[in-house]
Amino acid sequence: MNARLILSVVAVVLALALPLILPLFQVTLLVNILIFATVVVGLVLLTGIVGLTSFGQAAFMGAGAYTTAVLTTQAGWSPWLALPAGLVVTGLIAWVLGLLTLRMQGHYLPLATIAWGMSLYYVFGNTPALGGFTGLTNIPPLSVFGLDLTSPRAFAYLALLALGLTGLGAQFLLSSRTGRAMRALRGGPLVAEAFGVNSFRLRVQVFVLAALMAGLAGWLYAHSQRFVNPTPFSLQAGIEYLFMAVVGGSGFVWGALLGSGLITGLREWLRDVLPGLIGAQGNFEVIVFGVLVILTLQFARRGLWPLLERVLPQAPVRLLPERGRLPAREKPAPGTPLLSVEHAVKQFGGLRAVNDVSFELRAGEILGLIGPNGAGKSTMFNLVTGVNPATSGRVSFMGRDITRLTAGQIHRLGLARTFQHVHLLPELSLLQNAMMGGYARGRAGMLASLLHLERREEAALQHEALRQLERVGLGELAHTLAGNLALGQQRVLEVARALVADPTLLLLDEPAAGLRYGEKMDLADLLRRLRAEGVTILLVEHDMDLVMGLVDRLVVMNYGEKLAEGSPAEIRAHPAVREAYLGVDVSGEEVA
Ligand SMILES: Nc1ncnc2c1ncn2[C@@H]1O[C@H](COP(=O)(O)OP(=O)(O)OP(=O)(O)O)[C@@H](O)[C@H]1O
Repeated sequence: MNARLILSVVAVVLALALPLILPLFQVTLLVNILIFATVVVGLVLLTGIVGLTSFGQAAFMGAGAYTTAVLTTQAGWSPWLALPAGLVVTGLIAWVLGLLTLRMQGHYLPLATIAWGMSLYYVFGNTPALGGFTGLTNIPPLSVFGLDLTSPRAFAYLALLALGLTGLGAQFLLSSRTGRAMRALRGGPLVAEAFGVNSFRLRVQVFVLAALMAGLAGWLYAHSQRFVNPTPFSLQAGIEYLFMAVVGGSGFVWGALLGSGLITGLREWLRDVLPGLIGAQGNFEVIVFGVLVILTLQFARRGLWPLLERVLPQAPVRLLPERGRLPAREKPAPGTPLLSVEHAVKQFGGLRAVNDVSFELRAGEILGLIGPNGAGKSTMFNLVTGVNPATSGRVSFMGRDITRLTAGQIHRLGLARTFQHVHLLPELSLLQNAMMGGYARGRAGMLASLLHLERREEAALQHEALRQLERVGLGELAHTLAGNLALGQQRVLEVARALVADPTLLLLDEPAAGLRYGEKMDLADLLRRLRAEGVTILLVEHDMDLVMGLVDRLVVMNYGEKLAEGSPAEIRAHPAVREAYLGVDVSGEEVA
């Protein structure tokens, strides 16, 4: 048994003992902490992991609470039947709101969550059937095997179970293929989609999941209080849940419990002491919360849980036993035409960034796409990878027209890429980063991940990622955090991540940018080795040192047009190319 596991067992035993040993008043507080933490676990997934800030989680909690309140008091339903009904209602509201708002970027989405958070609050308060602002009373207690959970001590066990299952499910999810995709979404959809993730669908799924967790908390809240009114589901409550997430550590599942415990406990204590200190009645605790959040953001930006993690023993890293490999792609024979660009044009307003460019790439070769700054290389890269579709012309891959396909669809056909500006998940290990590359080779969805039923596939992904890390020379560092790597190694890690996708074609976007001479030479060696192993590579590069000694053929672009095409020797001798490089001889010497 490792120390972390022992500690977890001790924590669980302590949690189970607390409802019995604490005074009754504190048990009631504990129940609230557990219920609020269940809402915050959803916020951790939504805001901390995926990066979607929501002020509206309290409103979803209200949807769950009011559904059970209405069904149990007015329709005579059993609370246990009202729970799935409440989850369906909450899930449907979230799904519709998600479809309407989750395409928004930047600050528009948080604004939208404020808008519907307020709307739902007023729906609760202004609907006579929901009791208006007075609310609904006489909600029946929950009963288990004929035993009424009227005492907070008994209820605490149910709240513990709900939070335990929610937290465990969230942890399982985060250690899965879907969880890695969620983390990749944080920086925007570019990386996730490049590896085949449908980013909008995943955002909607996480949004609904977080709402369901709030709906479950609402059901518990309604039956613990035995009455509901709109106040606990207001925008202010939604903001307090965000405070809890931020203070506890919005990127950490158990930070939800820490944040909920601190804010809820502090609120009770401050409500007792502040009026006495200040000599007046009022919600002074909210001012203290504001200061607390500002201090947290200033001194512990990732919240308090990571500070705790530093002193806690870490779980040992262990690989799952491999029970079968991921399906592999059949590769075309060397020399087969793989990628063909025909008369591609990309127009940005009045500017033709790519103007009637055609070239072909065959299996087994390294083709370099070079050109001075602003020549249109990145734009061409985006046309091929589906990030930006061509205005006219045609791009085909393995005989299929991919001109109008999305980045994810093109990736699934066998094209994997790296990024000009490294896009890794620094807080994850090299192994987990590399596993992201295999997203499209897996199938397990969100439900299987929540229930931990995808371990066989996860094991296959782990071992494939390890093989690719070893292939590029990073095997020894597999369990190091990616954020600790030097830039050269980070670029190599991106190559490994792309290789985990088992690509037919590897596209590298300026892989030598920012590297030292030695790192560039190592990278060139690696790419030569990969070519010898049959990997086809399209290299968009600026750096002549790297390109000339490495590629089989070159396409040179200038001002959006194709200037020349040929072997490195032919390109070196090409007068127009020499001129385009502004007096710098492409052999590396200064032109007299
Ligand atoms: N989204 C865009 N909107 C408008 N103009 C753009 C856009 N993207 C690129 N351009 C313009 O298209 C031209 C080609 O740019 P591109 O980034 O493709 O060149 P590049 O060869 O990759 O240059 P570099 O080596 O500096 O990255 C430039 O003039 C650039 O300003």
